[in-house]
Amino acid sequence: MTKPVMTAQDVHLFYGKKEALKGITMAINWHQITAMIGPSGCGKSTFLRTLNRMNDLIPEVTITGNVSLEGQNIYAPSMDTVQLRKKVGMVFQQPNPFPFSIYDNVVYGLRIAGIHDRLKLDEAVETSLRAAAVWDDVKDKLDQSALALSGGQQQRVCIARVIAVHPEVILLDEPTSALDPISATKVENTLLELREQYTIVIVTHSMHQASRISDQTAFFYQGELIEMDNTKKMFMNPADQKTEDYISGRFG
Ligand SMILES: Nc1ncnc2c1ncn2[C@@H]1O[C@H](COP(=O)(O)OP(=O)(O)OP(=O)(O)O)[C@@H](O)[C@H]1O
Repeated sequence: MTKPVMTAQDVHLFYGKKEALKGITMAINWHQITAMIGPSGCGKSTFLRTLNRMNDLIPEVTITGNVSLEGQNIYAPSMDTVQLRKKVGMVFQQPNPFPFSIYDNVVYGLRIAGIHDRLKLDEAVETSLRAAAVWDDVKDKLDQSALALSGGQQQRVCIARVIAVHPEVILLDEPTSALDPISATKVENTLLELREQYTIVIVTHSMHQASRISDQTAFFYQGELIEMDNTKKMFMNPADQKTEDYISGRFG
């Protein structure tokens, strides 16, 4: 049975005077992959960032409405954003490993949380890298720089870094668009495996990717959520003409 882990209700977001999100209401289901699609500039990344308050870091942003994680309003003044971003982790378009060893990348968040026990860290490194399906690639060179890995391996190490702090939700903003097709497929396969344990939200420009890996798809257009549905249903029988035009490649 599906149940929402996160909900957004009537979320409006302004960059200065420009309204980039025009009243988004959405439920993100537990242990599903939710894909967000839509033409460039329609607000996908902006909405993704509202889910872990990354927009707070951008000056002149105003947000109204409600976003909750397991029933808790994440915009409540009492919300600790560091804790929130651990629970709702993020992976970006460009792999962004720190200029440290692979090992130190993965345990970064744990060390910040005060965990220094070598056995615990070793265990977390192996578990997280295995979950991110990159253990076999890197197990013999954990002390080497993460920057020396291929783009796809770096991206999976970044996913491992997020997993290491046990998030509930993983947000990914076009995580494969900077990768070659083989690396992209590996990352997609990793996400399919991670769905067993995590709730995943992914922004993608690839219809193929959305239809291959996601359970539900949300179509954004000009700051509005036009429709959201079971992915198979939406791709086979979209309710709105704009969705149909976009997924059939008539614009975008
Ligand atoms: N930091 C910012 N300051 C001002 N305006 C912004 C900022 N970030 C995004 N915008 C504007 O908000 C709108 C939505 O942008 P957003 O990046 O969320 O769209 P997107 O659908 O993710 O686009 P893309 O697919 O090209 O990444 C666009 O008009 C964009 O120019």
